[in-house]
Amino acid sequence: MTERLQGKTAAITGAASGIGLACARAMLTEGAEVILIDRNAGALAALTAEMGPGAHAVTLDLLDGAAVSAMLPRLLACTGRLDIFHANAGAYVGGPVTDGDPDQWDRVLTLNVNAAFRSVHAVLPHLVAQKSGDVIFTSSIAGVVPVVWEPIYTASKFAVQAFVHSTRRQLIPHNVRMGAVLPGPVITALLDDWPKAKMDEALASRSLMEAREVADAVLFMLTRPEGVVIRDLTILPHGCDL
Ligand SMILES: NC(=O)c1ccc[n+]([C@@H]2O[C@H](COP(=O)([O-])OP(=O)(O)OC[C@H]3O[C@@H](n4cnc5c(N)ncnc54)[C@H](O)[C@@H]3O)[C@@H](O)[C@H]2O)c1
Ligand SMILES: OC[C@@H](O)[C@@H](O)[C@@H](O)CO
Repeated sequence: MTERLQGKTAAITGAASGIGLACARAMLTEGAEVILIDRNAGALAALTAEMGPGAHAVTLDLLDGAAVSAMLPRLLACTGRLDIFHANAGAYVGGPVTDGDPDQWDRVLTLNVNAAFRSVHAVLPHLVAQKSGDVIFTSSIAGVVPVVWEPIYTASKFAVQAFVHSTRRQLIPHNVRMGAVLPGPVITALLDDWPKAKMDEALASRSLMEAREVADAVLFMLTRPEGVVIRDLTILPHGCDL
């Protein structure tokens, strides 16, 4: 075991499934203590029991703005420190705008954009005060390519990219790094919301990848020398034609 994150504590939102869970496992393997944040209390309890004493659960609904704004003491209560914050949780909506449900759009936009920004706002005072830390966003290839079959999801991830590029620069004097990982399609529960025809096409063209590949990319970002930041890391299945 290389344990490149030994001594650090990482908190990850949406960590009970998919990319967040793969990142939690990867960071734990690298020696970090990991705080899994999710609204799925049952999954968190089972996962932290399986993962051992280095894994901590914080049950939180990211759509509850007051709870997100008040979460920093809950995170610090786990290990007494916070070095890495990964704003990962997100949801998906696709399809023609003409057929869309604006109430569903609101839920996706609120989680992918407002809640992600609020969660970072909640932890930044700690990272700024200690003059070190890493903030990672799980963005998407849809954050840099306007994907025709998912305008609302694309808009949410373009907003994430705008936030990362601008806030990263504000954080330079505070020695806090910020970057985004931008995956193409990953086999997770999120793709349950894809139409069957799209999934069949993706399987046929081998344009799907595993969450552990994204976790490897995130580890690469977190283990760069102190003077280097990976602002954007796009990772695609080789067959992905985007
Ligand atoms: N799967 C993909 O193809 C793909 C590709 C690029 C980017 N992403 C991004 O990766 C991130 C993670 O997605 P995933 O594919 O792992 O999805 P997932 O559905 O497997 O996991 C999402 C997790 O977020 C949690 N969650 C959802 N709403 C929540 C809330 N209100 N409060 C707390 N927790 C909540 C869920 O319980 C779940 O554990 C998202 O930001 C998504 O946009 C996914
Ligand atoms: O559909 C292309 C991407 O948007 C996708 O890989 C992912 O971000 C969620 O579907």
